[in-house]
Formats: sequence, C-alpha cells, structure tokens
Amino acid sequence: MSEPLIRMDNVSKFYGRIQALENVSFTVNEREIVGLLGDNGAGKSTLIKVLSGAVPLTSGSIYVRGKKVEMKSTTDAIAAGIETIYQDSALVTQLSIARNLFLGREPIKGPAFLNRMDTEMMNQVARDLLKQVGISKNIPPETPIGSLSGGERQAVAIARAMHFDSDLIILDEPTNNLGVAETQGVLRFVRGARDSGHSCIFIAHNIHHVFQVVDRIVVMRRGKVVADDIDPKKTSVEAVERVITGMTDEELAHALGPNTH
Ligand SMILES: Nc1ncnc2c1ncn2[C@@H]1O[C@H](COP(=O)(O)OP(=O)(O)OP(=O)(O)O)[C@@H](O)[C@H]1O
Repeated sequence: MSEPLIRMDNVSKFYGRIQALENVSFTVNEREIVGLLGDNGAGKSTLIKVLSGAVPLTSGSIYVRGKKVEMKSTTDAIAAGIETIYQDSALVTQLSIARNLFLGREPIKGPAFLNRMDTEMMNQVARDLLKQVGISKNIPPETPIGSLSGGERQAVAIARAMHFDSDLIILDEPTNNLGVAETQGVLRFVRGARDSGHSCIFIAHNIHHVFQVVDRIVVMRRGKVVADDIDPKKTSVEAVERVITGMTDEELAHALGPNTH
C-alpha cells in the first residue's frame, strides 16, 4: 500500500506533568477528509498543534508521504504542505480579501528593491479563487474581510490554503457560530477542497456536521485514539457519541464491530 499523506507514529505530548497525548498514531490519506472527534480535553487541539508545528511533541515521529519531518515551527509545517485554519481564520479584518489571500506571501511587481505589491495580480487570483470555492455572490476582491460573513471568511481561508496548494488543510471548528446556510457553505467548500486533490482534518463539536462531510472518523479520549476507522456511512451518530463519551473496549467493539471494516 502507498504511504499515507500524513503519518503520526506513537506521538506523546506532555505539558509539564500533564500528558495531553499518549502514544497517538494517526494517519491521513491523500484526498481524504478525516473527522477528529472527542470530548473537551480529549487532546484534539494538541494533536493539531503538534502537527502544525505550534507546539513541539515530547516523543514520537511525524512522516509526510513517508519522509520523516521535524515540525519545529508553523513555518516547517507550511513548508511540508500543512495549512491550519483556526476558528477565527487568522484573517486581518481591515485588509481586503485579496490581501488576506496573500498575507505574508505577497507577489512583488517590478524591481525587487522597490518592494511594490502586485495588487492587480492579487485581485485577479482572488476573483478566480472566490469563484472556485463557490462564493456565489459577486464580491469584489477589494472588499475588506470585516464586511464578510463568518462562512465567507472561512471560505477565504480555505481558498488561501488551496491556492498555495497545501496538501493538508486542518480546519479547527470551522462551523462554530455559523448559521445553517453558512454551515452548508463551509461543508461544501471542504468537499470542494477534497475534489481538487487536497486532504483535510475536520474538527467540530457538532457531530452532525462531521457526518455530512468526512470520509473517516477518528475518536480521541483522554489523550488516546480509541477508534480510528469509523465509516460515517455505516455507523450511527449515536454509536459514535457513545465512543466519544466512553465505553469499555468490549462495549466499543460491540458498538462498532458490525458497522466498521
Ligand atoms: N498549554 C497547556 N498547558 C497545560 N495543559 C494543557 C495545555 N493545553 C492543553 N492542556 C491539557 O491537555 C489536555 C488536552 O487538551 P486539548 O486542548 O488538546 O483537548 P481538546 O480535545 O482540543 O479539547 P477542546 O475540545 O475542549 O478544545 C487537557 O487535559 C488540557 O487541559
């Protein structure tokens, strides 16, 4: 079998004496959307932070397409093709959509020493990307992010990850505080990201949102992965809820046994 896009092998993380991750093994395949579920404090954010270079792991290894990588900073993660979109989307509300898309990676026009941003090029790319992620209204790329809805902001963040061709897009609670229509929009963008060849890790407390969009569900509890191959098409929301809230190994096997492969 070919190497997965991402493989975390036996990863542990201590914050001082608190163990947030215990021998976690976790994979994401090419063109796969993985839902990461778990109760408060289960270790989801820590896993994502380790993978995106925001915090160092204590032990274990991370491989990207079979090659071992050191995630010492978020720059290392971005260089490895991993882009994380946090709840607040890390967008600058006063700046335009186009500027936000290129934040920190602005194209330069003319001689480098003049350091003049290529606004025209940024606007053109922004226009194409907005169309691609399916923002239906005709929003000009000069529009400040501050005047967009929560769902549209998420779409801009996803568009940015797609444009810079991140192999893995990590979405941490992207549907939080969004209305019904906006949530559907974000779920559509996520599917679009997969269709154009990207993989995603999708974290959401709303299990129904996860069910609508992911290919596979991984559940964490108290720093450990307790189930890593749940097929949302073959498993009920209730069964997954039981896994999240905790059952004995026997109960777990019984709940998931006939439904998973
Ligand atoms: N910076 C930190 N310092 C000390 N302990 C931490 C730190 N960050 C997280 N923890 C602890 O690590 C464990 C895992 O937390 P984490 O935030 O990864 O869980 P989570 O699954 O993302 O929870 P939530 O859904 O509430 O965000 C918890 O016991 C938490 O208290």
